[in-house]
Amino acid sequence: MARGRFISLEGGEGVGKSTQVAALAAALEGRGLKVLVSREPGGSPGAEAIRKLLLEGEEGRWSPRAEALLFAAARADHCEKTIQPALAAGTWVLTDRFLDSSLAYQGEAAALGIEAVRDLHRFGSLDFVPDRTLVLQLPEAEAGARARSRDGHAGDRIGSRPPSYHAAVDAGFRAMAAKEPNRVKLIDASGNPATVTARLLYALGDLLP
Ligand SMILES: Nc1ncnc2c1ncn2[C@@H]1O[C@H](COP(=O)(O)OP(=O)(O)OP(=O)(O)O)[C@@H](O)[C@H]1O
Ligand SMILES: Cc1cn([C@H]2C[C@H](O)[C@@H](COP(=O)(O)O)O2)c(=O)[nH]c1=O
Repeated sequence: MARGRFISLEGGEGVGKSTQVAALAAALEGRGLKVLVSREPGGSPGAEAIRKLLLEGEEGRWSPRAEALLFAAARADHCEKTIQPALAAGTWVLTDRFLDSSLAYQGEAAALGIEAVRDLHRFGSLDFVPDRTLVLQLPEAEAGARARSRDGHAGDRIGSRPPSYHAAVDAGFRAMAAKEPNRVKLIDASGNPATVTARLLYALGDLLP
């Protein structure tokens, strides 16, 4: 049996990742593939427990280093318990966020450094990376309007950080795409959902059976 493919969707707050993970899963299933949808932080019982620790409570609840370690611990559990068994069974795994979120949010925006965060990933998850990472890109004003239409003004502990933090996150994602152009593709997330899904499928063209 052929191993499944591992695809991550990434991007800033409200760009449409959750919407597109669901749409892409439906499109891939329509092509006869078995697909598992997951998310980070989360995706396994242990990692979902860590998600609550990370996203709830006061902004100063965790230092930047403690926060990066918690994301890395959640990811290690997600990889071992959920992603790797599914891939081995021939299932494609689509995850709403993965390593590149830590590189952009903790490595770049929280200034811990890309290499420090990558070191945590080497230790926690043996440097396991997606076959393809699709980064949804949308002007900040449009993404903010989409997020507000969904949440009002109630963002989570990290989503509520200032615009300068989220601008640095965006720069971090762009840096990842420049550094690893075969794995990380920037995708225009403007337009209606079906148009965006078509762009994602195009960017997966070489991986599809
Ligand atoms: N292409 C689109 N055009 C217009 N609205 C959209 C589009 N895609 C998603 N939305 C809407 O924008 C809002 C945010 O979308 P979604 O939850 O998928 O984003 P997200 O990137 O997963 O957000 P977050 O990172 O904050 O969890 C939702 O209300 C969704 O219905
Ligand atoms: C995986 C991951 C996530 N984050 C941040 C990004 C968001 O603000 C939240 C997750 O919320 P979502 O609505 O599920 O997108 O967590 C992060 O800072 N670092 C990470 O590695």
